[in-house]
Amino acid sequence: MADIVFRNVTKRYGTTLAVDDASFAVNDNEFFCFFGPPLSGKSTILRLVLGLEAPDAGEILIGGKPVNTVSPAERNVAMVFQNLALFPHMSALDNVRFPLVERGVAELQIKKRVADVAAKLHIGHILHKPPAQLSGGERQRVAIARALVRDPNAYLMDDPISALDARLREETRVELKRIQRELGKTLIYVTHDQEEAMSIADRIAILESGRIRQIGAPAEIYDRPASTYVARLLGSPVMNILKSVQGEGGIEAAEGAISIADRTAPADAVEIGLRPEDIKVRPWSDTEKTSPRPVRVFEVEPLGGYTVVTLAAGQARLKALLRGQPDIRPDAMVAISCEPTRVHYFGQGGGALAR
Ligand SMILES: Nc1ncnc2c1ncn2[C@@H]1O[C@H](COP(=O)(O)OP(=O)(O)OP(=O)(O)O)[C@@H](O)[C@H]1O
Repeated sequence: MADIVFRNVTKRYGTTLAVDDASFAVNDNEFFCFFGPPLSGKSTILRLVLGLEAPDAGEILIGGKPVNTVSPAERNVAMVFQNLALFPHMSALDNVRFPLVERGVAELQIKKRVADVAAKLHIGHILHKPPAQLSGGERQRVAIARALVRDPNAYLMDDPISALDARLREETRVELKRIQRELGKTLIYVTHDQEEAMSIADRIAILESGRIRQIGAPAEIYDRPASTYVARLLGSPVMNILKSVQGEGGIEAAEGAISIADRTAPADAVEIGLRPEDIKVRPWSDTEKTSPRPVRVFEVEPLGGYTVVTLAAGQARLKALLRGQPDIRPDAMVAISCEPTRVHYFGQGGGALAR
């Protein structure tokens, strides 16, 4: 059992609150991701789990046991640092064996463990090669194998693939997800990349300045962000957050370009959130009598399968994500709308409001 629990953990560096009263429970075998902007406390949380730092307040438990005073070695948690670099002068096999040789593990056990990990990562046939003769993807798998060859209680990964190019990153994250499932181990993962966090994790914790703002499954956080802060972090293009007022036909925003007839809308909403994929765009015709007002197409970005349309409603800018390559030109006038059930409401201070 390697569930990892923080109870009201605080860590300060001088006057900086790196981790501020954090409480969470990572389940055994879970792929748990910390996501947040730079300096939000992600790496400090990993160092606290590893035992490289001690909390100023609160309690850390691994497998049900308090570990505040337990040494890093006794915690038996493996850390995979950024970039997963291999030793160039060693074969892939020697690279993978290295952590066990270094720890003086018996040869028979090393052979068994390496064979086991090599089978899971599908690298048995390339182990005799030096890193220079491996493709980028193969090198990644060997590096991951070297990190996984120990048999710790849990793995921690700090932005392990951020230095790779976009294609290799996509491939590797699929590998990592599959490997974690097959190994059946707890994995705590830190990333700067919202798409990576969404695609890889069972659950995500969202951090802001050392505080945990929301914990949940990716889809749950995406569909029900607890605040405008969280809403803006996940999704690309980001959610449109617009000042809203109570109008005759319902909630209005973007200078009257959006009108939401939603009887369940909370009366204290001051902002609404619209995901770009939830905005519908249709050509405006002068004969239309009904509100809302038209908006001008500011820019069109065709991305192949999707098109991002930026809309200008007075000073407000909105982004709509449309399927395919619709016939929409810059400077055209269009009408926009959104299903009431897809609208997010936020109150003063940015907290999400229930309908
Ligand atoms: N050893 C240290 N001494 C002083 N301040 C530190 C130390 N380590 C971290 N901090 C501060 O604690 C806060 C959290 O830093 P941390 O590295 O945990 O954030 P992070 O989210 O991992 O950032 P990044 O994404 O840039 O790696 C920051 O304000 C940072 O400056």
